[in-house]
Amino acid sequence: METLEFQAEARQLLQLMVHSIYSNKDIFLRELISNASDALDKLRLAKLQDGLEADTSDLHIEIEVDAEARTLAVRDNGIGMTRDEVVALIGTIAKSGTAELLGKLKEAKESPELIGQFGVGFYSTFMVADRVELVTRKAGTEGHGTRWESTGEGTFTIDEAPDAPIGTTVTLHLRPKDEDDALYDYTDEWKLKEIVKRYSDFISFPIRKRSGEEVQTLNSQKALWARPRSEVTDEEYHEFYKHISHDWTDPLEIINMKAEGTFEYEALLFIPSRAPHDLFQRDARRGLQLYVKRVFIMDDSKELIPDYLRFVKGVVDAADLSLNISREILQQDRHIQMIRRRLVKKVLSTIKDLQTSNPEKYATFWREFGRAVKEGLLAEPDNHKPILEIASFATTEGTEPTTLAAYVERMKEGQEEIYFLTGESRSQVENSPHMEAFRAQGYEVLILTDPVDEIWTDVVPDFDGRKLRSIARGSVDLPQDEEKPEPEGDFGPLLGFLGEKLSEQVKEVRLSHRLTTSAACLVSDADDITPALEKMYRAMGQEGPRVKRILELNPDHPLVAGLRAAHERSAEDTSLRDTAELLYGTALLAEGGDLEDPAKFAKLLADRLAQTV
Ligand SMILES: Nc1ncnc2c1ncn2[C@@H]1O[C@H](COP(=O)(O)OP(=O)(O)OP(=O)(O)O)[C@@H](O)[C@H]1O
Repeated sequence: METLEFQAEARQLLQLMVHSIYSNKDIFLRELISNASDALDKLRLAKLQDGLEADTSDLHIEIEVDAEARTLAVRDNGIGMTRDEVVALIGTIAKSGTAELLGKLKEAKESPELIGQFGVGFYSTFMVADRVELVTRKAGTEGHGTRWESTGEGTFTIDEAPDAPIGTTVTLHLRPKDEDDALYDYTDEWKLKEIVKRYSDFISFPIRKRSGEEVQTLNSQKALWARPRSEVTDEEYHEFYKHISHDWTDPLEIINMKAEGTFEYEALLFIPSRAPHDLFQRDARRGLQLYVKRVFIMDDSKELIPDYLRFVKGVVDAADLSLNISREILQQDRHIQMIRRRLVKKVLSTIKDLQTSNPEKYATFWREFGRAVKEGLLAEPDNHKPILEIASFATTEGTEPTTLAAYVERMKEGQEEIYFLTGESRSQVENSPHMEAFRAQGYEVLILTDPVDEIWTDVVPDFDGRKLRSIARGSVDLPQDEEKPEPEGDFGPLLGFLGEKLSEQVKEVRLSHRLTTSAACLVSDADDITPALEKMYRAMGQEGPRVKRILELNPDHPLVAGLRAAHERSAEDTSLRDTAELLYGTALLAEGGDLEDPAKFAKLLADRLAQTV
């Protein structure tokens, strides 16, 4: 027998379980049954697809209790595990983001449901047991099986189990009943029936309970997606969702689909109510479960749902696919592509309906998943419209996000385009000099601060025929500008002078229509990429030529007016050149940009300040 240590993260998670912070302890059984059901699926598939020799004639899960010894065992005749698999799968947590999540869990004593985001699986047994044994033998292996045992306190033992049958048995040595602590008597028949009915009724294998000679099946095994919606309770849907998603929180929305005709399929999809912690991690699990005529074929079928809707969970049951279908074939299958298009359409239209039927749910949805959904604007040009219709954006009008349709409703008379400004934060965008004239004249501007906003705004030209217009690009002709008087004095020579002095930094210097209080700002040419996008490309290793921008001056500002006068008096004045540099640097800083040579700028500024004290 060997004694081994749990990996550090696993140890911490076990600690949380042993001192159980989660009040709903009943779910340990759901987790065990879920694992057993997965193991049965795996065995069936190994036989079907890889030709493993195994007896799959009576795949089932069995629960056995001994009230006197206070033990509860959950047994399956599924795939089982080798010794090394037991050590690797049960002794460690291989999920990304574990350490980070554990940190959050510790802080959030008040919100134990956070743990649900993580899915503690097997470890949840330590909420109700002070000792857990697992005996397993892998299908298709010769020789003995493996016995694993632990009290959940730092170490576990591993031993040989000579006569273990194929499959896995997990035996819990139950803690004493303590109903004040939501710790029930899990040897009680009614309690077990209630839990199985509530959480695991839809499991497609029989869950049997054995007491002495008597054996009864506790679950109906009915595929939820095949039952009419009116016959299924929300609670049943929710438990099914938790089974397939490993989330512990109820979903936000349930979507049923059924297609008949040449290609039949049924789908049951869920939109979670919270983004998983790994929504933006590339290696996170995604995709839907694929069934063929009620038979589970594979998890995580990415082919069924595009990446930008990766948070959608659920099942697709297609009638006409081969049971042997492989991932490679899936990728090219015409029917699968058709299903995928229909699912996308349905998910997008469901969210659109929420906007009017349940604005609160819609707001939750967008807050949690909006950032991911916007990636769809890059991936699916055909779906620009439906995606933009369900999007909302922060705006200069109030603190609540707005849809584009609502923005268009509010547009001022004469306004043709939808104005937006991208940046790193709301305050940076709101205080940007580009905003000045728009604010002064009461134009609403959308505030876009997600990194993906920089990219999609570059490729999506309009919404419903209204051009999407960055107020930091191109020239601005606000409808009311015509009334503005021409600036006094001739700025031509000054603009020419500055253009020459700053030719390294900018491609043009011109007068501005967008400034009211700042002296200067930088804008991009309508066809050029923005500095933020340039920076992003560079971060991804794509070097391109630096794109020069345009310096715009506010002729009404005393600094600019003074500069014009000084230039008129003496065009040779060397300090004018420094002022030009300062003007450019300040404009760059005001929009949150990075100075190329901060030390030089600081020196110029200090010298200039020294002259004023
Ligand atoms: N009854 C079982 N038969 C075979 N393998 C099992 C069994 N129970 C657990 N395992 C293996 O151990 C792994 C870890 O199980 P655990 O319950 O901790 O997490 P999980 O089911 O992978 O995910 P989650 O934590 O989200 O529930 C499983 O992925 C599976 O490979």
